[in-house]
Amino acid sequence: MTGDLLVTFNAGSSTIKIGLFEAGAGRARRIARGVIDLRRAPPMFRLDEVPLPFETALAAPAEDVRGLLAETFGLVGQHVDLERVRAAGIRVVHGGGTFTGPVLIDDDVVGKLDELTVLAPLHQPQSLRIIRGIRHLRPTLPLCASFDTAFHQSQDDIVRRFALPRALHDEGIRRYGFHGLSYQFIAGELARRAPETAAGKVVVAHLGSGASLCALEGGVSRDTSMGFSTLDGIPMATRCGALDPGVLLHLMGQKAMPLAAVEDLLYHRSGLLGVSGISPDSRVLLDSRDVRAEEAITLFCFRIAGEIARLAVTLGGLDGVVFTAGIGENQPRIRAEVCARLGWLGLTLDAGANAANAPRISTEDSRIAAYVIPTDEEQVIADETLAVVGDADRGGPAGHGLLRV
Ligand SMILES: Nc1ncnc2c1ncn2[C@@H]1O[C@H](COP(=O)(O)OP(=O)(O)O)[C@@H](O)[C@H]1O
Ligand SMILES: CC(=O)OP(=O)(O)O
Ligand SMILES: [Mg+2]
Repeated sequence: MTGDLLVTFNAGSSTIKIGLFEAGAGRARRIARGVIDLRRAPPMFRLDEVPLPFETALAAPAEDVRGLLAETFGLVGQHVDLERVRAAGIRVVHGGGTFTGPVLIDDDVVGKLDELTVLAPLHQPQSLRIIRGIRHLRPTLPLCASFDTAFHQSQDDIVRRFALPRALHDEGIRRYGFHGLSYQFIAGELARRAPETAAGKVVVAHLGSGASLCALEGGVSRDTSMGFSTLDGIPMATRCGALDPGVLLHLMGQKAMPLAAVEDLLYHRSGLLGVSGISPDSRVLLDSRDVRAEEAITLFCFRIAGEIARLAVTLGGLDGVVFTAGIGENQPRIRAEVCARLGWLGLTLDAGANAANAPRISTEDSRIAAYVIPTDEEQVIADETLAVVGDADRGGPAGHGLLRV
């Protein structure tokens, strides 16, 4: 290796999270945490976990990703010698049936990622803008892609199948699942913190702006709530979650709604925002006395608990539940309401531990253990980038992810 630093990019629906890591032996070690917040105007950049954390406005508008990256590189470069950066890694939400693990990005990979944009219209274009921006700013820097979908390769065919004609399944219309980098991180953390539970049947609830659940057996994905797209499963900040397809037929047929308007409705105007009519942010809703805010939160919790019960059927039992991401890590009231609905399954919450966001939030005698574990998708990206670049250095294949179409 010529440099000893790695930089990671995690493009979510409203932020670009940036990680700086030292490339140690085997595992990358985080040395800084940055976030570009695109919800603010002008976009704001914040750098934390450095000796002098700071926040500053960026001049480039949210749409100008290349400009935002150039400014951010300049700001980070004042704190860290960016000549030390050996490689970059980026989260890509959809790998389709093409990418089953991390890969080094070249023109061919960019082309294949572009083709998958139709499957993740909210996320894939932003990842591609970042990829093109980095390749423009640092043309010789090795850049790796880590996929949200890859972790779910272990699921049975029956779990991934829709009850549609076989030809559609064969052309790729099937359940993929997302948030895999987060689930991979949680599986590793749970194995360290509670190895007995981790060896058993566990449901992880990744509750952020995008939200999904994953059924793990011995740390391996068996089922998940998101399917073909990032709309499926439980309601989210602005996405609807699972919906009777007859509603779509009605909207587009009887109400003659154009496709773009339906897409905007389902991705941007539904979920917590749609039901409450107030905000997509759970903090605002939990602080509100408006009955519509309460109804949105109740529906969110009801659907999460229902999905946990469904995933317990896939697993044939349930030993543990893990809450993670913005809401899962920080919202005791939502965890309490979900767990209360699972009481009959044998989950008893420790109210004090839950209020304190403690690592274990179930009582000693609860049959099902419940945990709060902060996720770190960037750590997984950094570790995968290190592995891919290390393989390439040794003259091996640049990533092991491009297996089949
Ligand atoms: N410190 C916090 N306290 C309470 N809620 C939080 C906190 N941080 C984030 N959240 C909630 O988490 C959600 C965003 O989660 P996050 O994982 O940051 O989303 P994403 O990465 O998908 O944009 C918001 O609804 C917000 O209400
Ligand atoms: C897959 C997905 O929904 O991602 P995010 O939560 O980052 O929006
Ligand atoms: Mg996220």
